[in-house]
Amino acid sequence: MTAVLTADAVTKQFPKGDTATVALRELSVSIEEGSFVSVLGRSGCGKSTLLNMLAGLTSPTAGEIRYRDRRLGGPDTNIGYLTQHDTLMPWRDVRRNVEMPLEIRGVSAKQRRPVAEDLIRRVGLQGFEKHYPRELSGGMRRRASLARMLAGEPETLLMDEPFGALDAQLRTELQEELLRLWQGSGQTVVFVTHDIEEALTLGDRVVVLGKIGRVLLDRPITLARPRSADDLRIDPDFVALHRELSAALKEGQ
Ligand SMILES: Nc1ncnc2c1ncn2[C@@H]1O[C@H](COP(=O)(O)OP(=O)(O)OP(=O)(O)O)[C@@H](O)[C@H]1O
Repeated sequence: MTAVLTADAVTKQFPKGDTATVALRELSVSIEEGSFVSVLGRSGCGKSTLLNMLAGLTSPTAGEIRYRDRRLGGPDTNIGYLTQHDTLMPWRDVRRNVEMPLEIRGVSAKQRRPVAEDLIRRVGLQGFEKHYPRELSGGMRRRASLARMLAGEPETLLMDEPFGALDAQLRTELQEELLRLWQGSGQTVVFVTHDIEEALTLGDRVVVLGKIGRVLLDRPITLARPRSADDLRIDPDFVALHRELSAALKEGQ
């Protein structure tokens, strides 16, 4: 297997006055090409810090991030990042936001439109193509951001709790849609969540992080695909994995 992204003994400190907050200490993790890796951890354990570094937005204080076989020194167009913060362009409507990655690549307006419309439908925003971000709810903006990231077809997708703000029903629908889009695409996904069920429903592997990014558990998830959240809940293997992950999270407190 080829590693696409590698964090090699990365430490991240945020200096403040005479002291510094250590967000991550000597974390090593390797992401295999084409895999779907869930990163599970409680609030404040350093998940977003890790993702920011994997995206090349911030550099580690010590250690190294590698993308394929080179050191990652900054953002890379092969890596799509859905951050926790809203990064939609306020002056563009939903369709034009979603079209943006294609526009940057020089795809013609005629070719961009059907791609954007298909993705807007897949994330459940049909009818809102002409709405501006300020006219959408928080969850709708997250979905528009997701569609925009997917439009760029990056080979690697980094997602920071993309479905956290959505109601349970919509969340399940989007998880299933994301899996449909990912399966067979060859794309690599790193998906950050604090929800055990979500981590298990989506991932080929779950990496559980504890304080300052200590790896508490790194486990392959061999539950059969396609996975449906409703079916999984009563699957004994899923229930056993849920217990194992929950225990790991507790132990790491
Ligand atoms: N820019 C920053 N400046 C100072 N400290 C920071 C900064 N970003 C993160 N931290 C600190 O690093 C630690 C990890 O934060 P991070 O946002 O990575 O956690 P997280 O696991 O993503 O949390 P959540 O699930 O709540 O989003 C926290 O103690 C936080 O206060």
